[in-house]
Amino acid sequence: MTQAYVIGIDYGTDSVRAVLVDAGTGAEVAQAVHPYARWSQQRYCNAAQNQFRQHPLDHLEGLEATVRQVAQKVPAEQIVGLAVDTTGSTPGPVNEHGQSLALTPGFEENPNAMFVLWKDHTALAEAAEINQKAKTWGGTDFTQFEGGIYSSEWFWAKIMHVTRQDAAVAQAAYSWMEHCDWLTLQLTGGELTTFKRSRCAAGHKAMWHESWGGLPSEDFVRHLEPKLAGLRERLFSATYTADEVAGTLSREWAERLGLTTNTVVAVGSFDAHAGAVAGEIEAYSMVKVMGTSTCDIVVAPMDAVGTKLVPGICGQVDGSVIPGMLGLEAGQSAVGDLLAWFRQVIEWPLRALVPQSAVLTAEQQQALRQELSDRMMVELNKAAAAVNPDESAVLALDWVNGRRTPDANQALKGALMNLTMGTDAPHIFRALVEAICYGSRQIVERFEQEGIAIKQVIGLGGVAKKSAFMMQTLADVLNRPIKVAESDQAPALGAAMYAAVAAGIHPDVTTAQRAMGNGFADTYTPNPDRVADYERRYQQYQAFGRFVEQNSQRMAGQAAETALAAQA
Ligand SMILES: Nc1ncnc2c1ncn2[C@@H]1O[C@H](COP(=O)(O)OP(=O)(O)O)[C@@H](O)[C@H]1O
Ligand SMILES: O=C(CO)[C@@H](O)[C@@H](O)COP(=O)(O)O
Repeated sequence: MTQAYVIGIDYGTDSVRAVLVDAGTGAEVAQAVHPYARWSQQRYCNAAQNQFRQHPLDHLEGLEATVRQVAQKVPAEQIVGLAVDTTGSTPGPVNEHGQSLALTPGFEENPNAMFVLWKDHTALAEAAEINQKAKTWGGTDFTQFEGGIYSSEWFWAKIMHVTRQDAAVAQAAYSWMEHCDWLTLQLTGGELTTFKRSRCAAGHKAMWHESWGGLPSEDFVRHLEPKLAGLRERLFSATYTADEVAGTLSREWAERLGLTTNTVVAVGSFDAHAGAVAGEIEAYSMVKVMGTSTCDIVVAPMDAVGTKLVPGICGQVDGSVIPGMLGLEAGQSAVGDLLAWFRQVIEWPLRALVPQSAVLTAEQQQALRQELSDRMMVELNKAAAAVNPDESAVLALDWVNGRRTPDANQALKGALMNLTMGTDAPHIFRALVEAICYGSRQIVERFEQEGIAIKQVIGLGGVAKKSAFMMQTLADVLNRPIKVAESDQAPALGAAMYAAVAAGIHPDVTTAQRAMGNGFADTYTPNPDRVADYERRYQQYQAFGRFVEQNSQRMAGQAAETALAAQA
């Protein structure tokens, strides 16, 4: 057989990465990373309001830069397939040709016309409304395969919110697309009406299910928001798994990327699901894709789960990870992001005071900021690992982006307790890492309580690769060994595996995993001396969580009553 290569393109929160791999063996030939230019300046975002929007030009520029760079390593005709994975739910409004509204005249600078990033929580009220209406409207509860609680991170809540907020966007939006679908449509240049939308995205985030013929009924959608009447027809009814062919590269994109129009483009998927494939997921493994957030992906045989619904997770979908198996997703909204938030907090003097320094030149200021910023995360890991656990009782809740699972409540906030005059930055960092691990344990326990055994845990993603301290703590808290995948770009490798199946190199995803898997780099085993202490602290974390949740609900209720009284 002639040599064949595939490209996996992974759109993360901050950057896009492309990997070129041997389609037979998965050996990496080249990789390229491109941080999003506008996003890195946080344009179109307002963190205080939890508004996080991404401009499609960031994505298209990154596509061209990364793919061109890796593609030049081998002859273009040997690159037989490519696939895109993205974050999600990250939907954006499009016109009747499937073009993002932010790329059409008049909407170029309008955040509502852009992609509403997964971690945008401006749709909290709409998510609450969806949950309330799903349970009371008198028809099918369309949230049932999505853990029974719809999240403000997801498709319909975001569409409702933007539609209510922005009449011009609502009027111009012919349809809406998940980011992974939009990019795949750009690459293939197909028609919106016949385009193959992602099963993974639709099933986990858009309440798509075969049993009710696709998306929630028109009656329900209209009941949610009359302004959405008719949209369902302009969305989609069929969905496709990520091993299927979406099309071939359009002439325009073949030229822009330095490829040929014979290159097969697979159906899009989410980053975590593609990552789980590269992490060699199999029945009853949990793959933890640990980056900005964490997604916990589990697969199980369809007939073993049957009609069982797992409450409080981010959905259970036929074929969302491996076609023919049930894909289940859970996760935490802030993992790397929680640590990044803390870093931001303690770097305040670097941003605010160092530039005013009377003793350092401008060049020295810049060099100092750079040096400390580069070392900060690594040094915090080291210092936190060295903290004597008996010395610090600091306890944290990891909910700075809300709680994704178990039982989504994105309105929740993070918290710290047991601070003393002796508490320093490594103590707090250690408490944040522990909180992430306790949150993870709650998720594992939820699966097991609901009859989905977790037989092994696999970690991958930036945090799993960079923080040995986090991974050891996780092994101790879960009291289970954790294998860490070798690949530094696991979601991109998983997308490449999907592309290889779509291009006909491998017959199915499981065969592609076996042939193209890069294996595992490390295994963290639980330290028996730490397990009992973490067990005790886990109980404290849970009690702290219950306290904060109950009190934040009580305070929100009081605030609502005060607002009503003021209006009266
Ligand atoms: N040494 C480290 N220890 C823990 N977390 C880290 C470290 N270095 C970077 N991170 C976190 O990794 C996250 C990025 O992970 P990555 O998998 O690369 O990104 P993405 O979420 O875009 O897929 C950031 O949130 C950052 O805070
Ligand atoms: O929620 C999903 C997928 O369902 C992720 O796309 C989302 O958490 C973002 O992932 P990253 O943290 O950027 O890796």
